[in-house]
Amino acid sequence: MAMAIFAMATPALSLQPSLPLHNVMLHPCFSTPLRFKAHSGTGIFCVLQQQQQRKEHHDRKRTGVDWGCDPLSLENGTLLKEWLSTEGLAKQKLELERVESGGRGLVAKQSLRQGERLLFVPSRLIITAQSEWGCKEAGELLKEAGVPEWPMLATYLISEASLGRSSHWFPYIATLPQSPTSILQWTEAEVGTWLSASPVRERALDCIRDVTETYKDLQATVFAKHPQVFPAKTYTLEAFKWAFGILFSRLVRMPSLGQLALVPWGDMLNHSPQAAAFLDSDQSNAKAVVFVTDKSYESGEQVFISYGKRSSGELLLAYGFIPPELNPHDFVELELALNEEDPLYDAKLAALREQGLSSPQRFPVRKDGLPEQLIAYACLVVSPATIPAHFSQMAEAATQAGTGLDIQSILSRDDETNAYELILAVCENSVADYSKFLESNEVQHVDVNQVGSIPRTSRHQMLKELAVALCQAERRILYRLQHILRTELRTLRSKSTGDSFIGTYGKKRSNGGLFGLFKWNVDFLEKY
Ligand SMILES: C[S@@+](CC[C@H](N)C(=O)[O-])C[C@H]1O[C@@H](n2cnc3c(N)ncnc32)[C@H](O)[C@@H]1O
Repeated sequence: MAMAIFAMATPALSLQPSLPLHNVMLHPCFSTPLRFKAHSGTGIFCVLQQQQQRKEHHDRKRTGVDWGCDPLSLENGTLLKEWLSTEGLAKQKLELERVESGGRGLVAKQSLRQGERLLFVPSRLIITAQSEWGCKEAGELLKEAGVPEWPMLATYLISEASLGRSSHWFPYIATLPQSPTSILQWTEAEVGTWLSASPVRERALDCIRDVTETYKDLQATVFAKHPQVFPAKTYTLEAFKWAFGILFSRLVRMPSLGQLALVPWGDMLNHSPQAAAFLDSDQSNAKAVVFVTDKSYESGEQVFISYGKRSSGELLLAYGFIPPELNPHDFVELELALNEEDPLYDAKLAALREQGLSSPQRFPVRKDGLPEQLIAYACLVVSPATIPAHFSQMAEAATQAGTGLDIQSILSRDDETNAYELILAVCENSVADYSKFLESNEVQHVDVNQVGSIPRTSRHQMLKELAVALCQAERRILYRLQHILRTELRTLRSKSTGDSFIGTYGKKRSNGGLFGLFKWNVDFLEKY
């Protein structure tokens, strides 16, 4: 689903870190920019199909898109399975049911052992950017325009959905939610209000704007030029957001094919942060999509896969939910910046830029420690060094782990202390922002225990629950970090010799320096 599933199939959307950080496992989001410049093309019409489509949709709801179903509908799922069976889907050991987490999900019809291969959705029943278009002219125009994979697939979905029953994919499209959950369901104002304390806010706004801009580009360069093929009433921004919402929450990149795909039936599997199973093309046969159970299941239990090692923020953006249980893949971004009053500001900024970094710069932090890169960046910020080569070394260490930089040979213990204090101050400010939000009247009594359930009492309530669950998850990491930093600072200060930079240059310190610090076992902090 944007399943990360499948590399589980690698999920399609994620918070893109601005840096390649070794200890943060992130997945490619839009690996190619969403916006693109298309070339003009010629038009052939699909008039008959459009007339039929207009007739079929005439009586449908006029708000939102005309296709898809209620997110809890099981009837369409049953029809989908019947259709897939007639098209060659093997007998299933899984059944579509209403489930507590995720609305609908696949449940074991019998006990399943660990290591069992399931699904076997024939490859010809999956949708990829190479799939045949019901309206061939539309496909040709997009290919001619050089439209990238994501907007190509989004347009494909709209095109097929708008054909109604005459589309080959009708039974599948009928099972897709009419309002797919993802950040695209939120308005920019809602993001601004509810995610104000979290760095995810910027990602969310970027994501909404990217999709909107992509639509505008496509509209100007292709749709508007061929209105008979892409009728304005059908190819609306709303339809485009629906299609992107479907892609965000269901598209998977299958590791062995390296291909993005929608997998009917397979995309009814929900995510668990504890799961390690993922969709992939059958290696032995390569003609079906399968997954291998990573644990045994009793009959009647919901079967989960993993959409990837995704943080709560990433899950919220792509899939529109946050798991209620502790998510081992959570991280939060901390932002550091050079001090503009620093007389060495220009030299430090130049060193950062040489490494493709900037000021400010964000770094993801997980519950088990600080990335070396963040520490190196903090060292650069506080460094009084006068040797420009040291700036370059620190900036390089801020881009990647394991550069072998001996910070202790560059910074005194006092500078090291300053670097910790800087990180602690940033961390404390961030915690204060989260706490202010979480203690505000609007959300202080929100109960997030039901955050994974569908449907919710109201949309307003849903946004509040998601925002609270996200902020709690992110603040939890910062609490740990504060604890670690305060403890270490106490140790550093108690040992402080007041050594000057010159006095300590080149000496090794007994505590192993900054890079040794975060190898601690921090499980005792689980109480947070
Ligand atoms: C690939 S679909 C899975 C099938 C989906 N439940 C359905 O009924 O169509 C992904 C969507 O399922 C929901 N989902 C998946 N895992 C979930 C979970 N653990 N908790 C809550 N919702 C989940 C989210 O709405 C997500 O966008």
